[in-house]
Amino acid sequence: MSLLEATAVSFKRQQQTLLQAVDLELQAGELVGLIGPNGAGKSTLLKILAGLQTPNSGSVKFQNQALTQLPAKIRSQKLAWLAQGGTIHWPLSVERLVALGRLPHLAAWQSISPSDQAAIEQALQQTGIAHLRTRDATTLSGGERTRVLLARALAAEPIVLLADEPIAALDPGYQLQTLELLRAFSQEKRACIVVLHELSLAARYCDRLYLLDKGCVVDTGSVTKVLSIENLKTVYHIECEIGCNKIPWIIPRRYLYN
Ligand SMILES: Nc1ncnc2c1ncn2[C@@H]1O[C@H](COP(=O)(O)OP(=O)(O)OP(=O)(O)O)[C@@H](O)[C@H]1O
Repeated sequence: MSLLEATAVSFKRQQQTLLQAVDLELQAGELVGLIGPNGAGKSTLLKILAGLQTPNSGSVKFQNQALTQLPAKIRSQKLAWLAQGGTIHWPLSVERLVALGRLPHLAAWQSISPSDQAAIEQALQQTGIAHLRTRDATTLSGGERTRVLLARALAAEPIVLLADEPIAALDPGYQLQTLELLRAFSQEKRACIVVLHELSLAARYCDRLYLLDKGCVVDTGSVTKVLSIENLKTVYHIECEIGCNKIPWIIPRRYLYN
């Protein structure tokens, strides 16, 4: 079942074309990776898919319904967006911050129900931050903050998770744990699009990839198709070694413009 579908999405800002005729589809049960060099347009695309920015042309549909037709409350129940390098401005406890993920499900002044509390607790446990629940969220380390913000997104129990570089600030252990978590999330009726720069991990965890460069999808399909030596040379200007020893690996050997 198609959960999210972008068709011919283009986006301009101050005469600069940031996205050009992007087509993307996300099926239920998929963990799809969005990769590409800095400035390719990945975050811009994710915000458009989340309904936070409106494309100049093209359309985005969630479960076959135009995203623009979906009431904001329903949209925020169904789609969770995890910002790149998210910041925390308010001195809330970690638990209260994660609880904000339930807001789309609550009516005005409605307090948290046992099922809301269960979702919050599950998110705290899944992301390994339960021990931080009473901490002031503004005092967290970069990696802890990342996991707290992921927990807030998961607490919303969305159908689609749009995660922008969720492992960039994490140590190798939490990188694996987080990608396992995203894979477990992307089962049955749910799905996730994840922006990654860690190509070996993208190859290992993603079902399919979209490779974006200069606002265009330059390749899409299986990880072995997209993560080719030629593609990596063209978009990242690197010479790579690619292999697989039970798990796939990609070693960037040389930056070709030096
Ligand atoms: N508010 C803005 N005003 C002007 N230009 C912007 C704005 N937001 C993004 N851009 C530009 O749009 C292009 C795409 O940005 P975007 O953040 O989508 O890239 P990205 O692929 O996510 O990059 P990265 O891997 O570095 O996070 C970049 O050239 C960026 O400088």
